Amino acid sequence: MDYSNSIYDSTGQDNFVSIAQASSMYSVHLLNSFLQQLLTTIDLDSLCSVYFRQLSMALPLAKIDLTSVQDKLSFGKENTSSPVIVTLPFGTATASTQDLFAVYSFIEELDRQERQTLAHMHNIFSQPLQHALAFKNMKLLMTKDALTGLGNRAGFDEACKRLAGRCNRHNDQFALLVIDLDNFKSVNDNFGHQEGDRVLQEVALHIQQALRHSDEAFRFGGDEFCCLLDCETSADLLAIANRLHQRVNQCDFMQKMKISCSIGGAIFHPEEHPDTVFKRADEALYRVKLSGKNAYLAA
Ligand SMILES: Nc1nc2c(ncn2[C@@H]2O[C@H](COP(=O)(O)OP(=O)(O)OP(=O)(O)O)[C@@H](O)[C@H]2O)c(=O)[nH]1
Repeated sequence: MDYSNSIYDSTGQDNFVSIAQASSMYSVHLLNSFLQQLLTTIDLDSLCSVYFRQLSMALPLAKIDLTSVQDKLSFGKENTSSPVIVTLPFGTATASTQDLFAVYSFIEELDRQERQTLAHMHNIFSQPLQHALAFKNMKLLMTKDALTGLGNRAGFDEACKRLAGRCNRHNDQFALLVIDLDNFKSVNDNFGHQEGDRVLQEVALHIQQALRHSDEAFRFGGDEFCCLLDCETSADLLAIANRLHQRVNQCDFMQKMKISCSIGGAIFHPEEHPDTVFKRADEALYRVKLSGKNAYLAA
């Protein structure tokens, strides 16, 4: 059976067609190589969504005998006239893959052979998909700060590059704040390293809570944090910086430990290199430190 005829491209995107072609080869080995190639060229997030979209488009590929597989499948009828949506657990039933589903839409029931075909397709797809997920998790760990759960320096670099690219394409702007605790060393010295860690975690939490959903916070290392903000004017940036400054400084633990924070900010200039906008914000922070700490300055 040539599955490439059964799968069609509803998105009009080339990668969708490629997967359809790969699945038509119907070989684990080929699909694996295909996925490896895919991993090096596209973002993993879009890989998963391509998968789901592609599988959900596999309408004529197989149908399911809903009554006989009801125990294993979760499905729901939106209404009698619309297709039945079936979700099939993907991969082996390990904790990490339990919540993975391929989604199919069917109007009629499947016969036995068609069900087998569908199960077979799942076997083919499950292993590469698990590899892709393992890779995705690993990538996530590499960009996450273990102490605070915020993105780390690598995560920041990646996000900043992505944002700069998007802003250049759409002629938009974004802003960046670099936040550094003042005299943090004294916390470690006076209260111990563990308490120092707790302060960093609390500060991360307060920064995150002070930001909007579209903004992102990172821990750069040590007692330095950084925020990528959806913000275009220096007046808005000043307002956000003041809000953050107040929020962090007014925490009980900050007052108890007699520490504060300094903030430097910069607005991204179109066509500017992502490293340069960070450098400008960091220089502004440096000027705050030189002029007595505990304040905000823009580049
Ligand atoms: N508890 C804890 N301390 C850390 C961690 N990473 C770095 N530090 C400490 O953070 C301190 C940073 O010191 P400095 O860069 O001099 O910062 P500071 O004391 O805030 O000085 P100013 O920035 O000039 O006000 C050092 O004592 C580091 O040992 C961490 O993960 N946990």
